[in-house]
Amino acid sequence: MIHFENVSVRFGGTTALSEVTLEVPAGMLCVLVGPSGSGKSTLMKLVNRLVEPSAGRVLVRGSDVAGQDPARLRRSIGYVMQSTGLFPHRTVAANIGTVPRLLGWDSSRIAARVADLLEMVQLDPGLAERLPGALSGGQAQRVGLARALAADPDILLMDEPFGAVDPITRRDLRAELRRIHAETGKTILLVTHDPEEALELASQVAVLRDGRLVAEGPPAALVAPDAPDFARTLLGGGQPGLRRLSLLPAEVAQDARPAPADAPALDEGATLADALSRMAETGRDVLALGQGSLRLEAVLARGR
Ligand SMILES: Nc1ncnc2c1ncn2[C@@H]1O[C@H](COP(=O)(O)OP(=O)(O)OP(=O)(O)O)[C@@H](O)[C@H]1O
Repeated sequence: MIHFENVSVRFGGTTALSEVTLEVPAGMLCVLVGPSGSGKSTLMKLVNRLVEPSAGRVLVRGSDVAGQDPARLRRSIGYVMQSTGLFPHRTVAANIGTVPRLLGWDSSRIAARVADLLEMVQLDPGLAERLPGALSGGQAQRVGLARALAADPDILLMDEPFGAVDPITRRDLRAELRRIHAETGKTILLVTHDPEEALELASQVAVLRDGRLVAEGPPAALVAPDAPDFARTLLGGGQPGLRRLSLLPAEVAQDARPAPADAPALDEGATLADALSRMAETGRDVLALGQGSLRLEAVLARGR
């Protein structure tokens, strides 16, 4: 869906990106993570031509963006910024309706879409006529997300979308984004410098360092012992083994043998880290999991 082919970007004497090649397949939630100045935002802005490559090509939906009209390209791609970028003198409803209006939708279609989107991002319909200045940070981010989704783009770019909100709101917004991604199947490219956020949200993680792509793959693979050191240290947060267990569903280590009748049961949807925690709490090394069991040695084997 998005293909960076050997892309380099130079700004005067600064090299922001060096020979990055990355394929983001349709339906992925690809998180770009890396230290400040590593080139994450620059890589994202190549997709909607806010930045042009100095070398290499960027293909979106199979065609080189260099040959595409920037305005039309941008209308076809949702964009969520850290600062929200909401128009301060326009109501929430008018902000959300920006792209549909540019596309010439009639007012009743826009109004219906705004109502649907407020529901999708779980905002009270009563907020529609407010100005952005009268919203909380979390509400403003939800409006920003609704605006980006308005014309139902198949690609969404999100640059540090949850950077400016408190930790609890951040957690809620992440959960919302996961739900929306699962429901809509959109291809999402999201920038963060928060490794925990990267692991929690991503189906694909791309790790940047000094303008180079140093690792790419599914979250659990990038905290595995054979992952490149830089990625494992950055994403592992000092506990790569536990982080890995927290990314794997308990079922991957399920044993067909039944558990003893008095074994504590593990809830559906639990991860291997949840299982380890339950074992530590109860002092038991076998848990009941569905019709079978989960054994400590099988859990530990998956952390490696
Ligand atoms: N428009 C620009 N002009 C000049 N240099 C730029 C420009 N945009 C980015 N850079 C430089 O390119 C490098 C990469 O910047 P970029 O914003 O992509 O990094 P980042 O990983 O997104 O950082 P952060 O997490 O701090 O936002 C930095 O050295 C930055 O100073």
